[in-house]
Amino acid sequence: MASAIRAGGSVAVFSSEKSILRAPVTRRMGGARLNSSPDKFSFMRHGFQKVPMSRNSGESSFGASRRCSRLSVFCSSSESATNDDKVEVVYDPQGRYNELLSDLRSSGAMPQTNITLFSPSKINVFLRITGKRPDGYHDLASLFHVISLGDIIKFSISPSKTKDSLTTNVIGVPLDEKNLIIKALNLFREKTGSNTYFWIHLDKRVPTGAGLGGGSGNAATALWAANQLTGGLATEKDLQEWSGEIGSDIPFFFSTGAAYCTSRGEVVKNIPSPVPLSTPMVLMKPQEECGTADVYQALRLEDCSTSDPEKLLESIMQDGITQSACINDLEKPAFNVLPSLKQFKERIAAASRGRYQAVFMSGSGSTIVGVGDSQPPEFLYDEEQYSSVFISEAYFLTRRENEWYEQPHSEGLQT
Ligand SMILES: C[C@](O)(CO)[C@H](O)COP(=O)(O)OP(=O)(O)OC[C@H]1O[C@@H](n2ccc(N)nc2=O)[C@H](O)[C@@H]1O
Ligand SMILES: Nc1ncnc2c1ncn2[C@@H]1O[C@H](COP(=O)(O)OP(=O)(O)OP(=O)(O)O)[C@@H](O)[C@H]1O
Repeated sequence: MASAIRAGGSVAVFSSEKSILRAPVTRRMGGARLNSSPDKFSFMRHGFQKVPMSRNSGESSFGASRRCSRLSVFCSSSESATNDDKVEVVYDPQGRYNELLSDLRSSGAMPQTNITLFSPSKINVFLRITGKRPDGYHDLASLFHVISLGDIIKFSISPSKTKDSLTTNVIGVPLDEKNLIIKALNLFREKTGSNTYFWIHLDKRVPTGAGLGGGSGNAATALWAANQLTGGLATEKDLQEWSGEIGSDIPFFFSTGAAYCTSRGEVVKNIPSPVPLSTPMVLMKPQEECGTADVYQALRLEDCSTSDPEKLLESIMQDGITQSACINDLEKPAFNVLPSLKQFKERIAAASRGRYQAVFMSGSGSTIVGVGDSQPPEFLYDEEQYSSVFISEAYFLTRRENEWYEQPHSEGLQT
């Protein structure tokens, strides 16, 4: 059980793990005398707001908040050394600890050494491929939207001056320089001259090879974290520009959540979210993955749609998400790479007519998205062959400028 004591000009917060924080407080107080008789104390309850340090013992207002977070014990004894004597007994140690930590960080007295961030994924509401470029990449025009399915990543500053250390909860994700998180941290050091290395734990929830940009979201989150933990060496714009060097989907995550992206994906234009954020959707991904490079390689430009992407955007901004606007030019090549995916999508669309506003593949697959309902069609539960399908409900997500994406309260349902 953690507790905090404010005494002798410093604040100490203790936990079962040892003393975890000690730092000067702005107003000096006399030593606390815990052995005085109880009638010489007055007990004051306070709400979550900061408690003013009354110079006159017992004069503080009696804040009758039901959300009581701590109990202050004021020493009113004439035996006490000064009239400032005060011991603070904390009922909400974690909340109090966070409050003290935040005060110390903002005062610059204690640099931040770790950060835990939500690393979201994305869907492409439509994805038009408009040409092949001399550098081998393809030009695209796509409405990207961040969604609520995401990983959790903890970053801590490591004492090492030579390497980052990455751990994860899943098998199969590379832990070396092939991992986009390590690539992002190397890029950050190269661009800023920083020599800070990190311990990283990746709690993976977004399936890989899903067309949900899970790895790209991780890379963007790593750049954000490295910048936070090194005191803000770069601007958000810098991070966005640099990130395009290690992946086409990464710059999008520095948008505010909804963007119209062009070129190979790295030209990002923020747009207001075209649909209510609470619009439900369900993500359904068969066990088989689609390799992005393989799908692009299988693409035939002559098979692509001729719809003007700006018109698709306009239509979605006006009328919301409709089946006819959700065109993905990578569906055909993905179905060639993974023939079972075509049947999977067609069965979902047929079984749930009327339930979803639109059913489409995200990115290069293999996730099929149903927008308009958070439930998958029943056959995915009933039939043995679909027992390993990843199913998750999701919502659209945005972020405020200068803040990273926050983990939504409603967690995805996974099988
Ligand atoms: C399918 C999408 O997810 C849609 O958002 C993206 O276009 C893929 O972006 P990404 O995974 O960040 O892809 P990158 O890591 O940059 O590239 C992987 C491979 O995909 C192909 N690629 C990617 C993006 C692009 N605009 N044209 C391409 O042809 C290239 O062969 C490249 O070698
Ligand atoms: N941090 C990471 N998380 C997951 N996979 C990673 C990561 N870094 C590198 N990879 C590699 O990238 C591959 C693709 O993973 P990712 O989750 O980005 O797929 P995706 O959803 O198809 O991405 P995209 O939509 O950008 O094409 C994985 O198979 C894995 O080998």
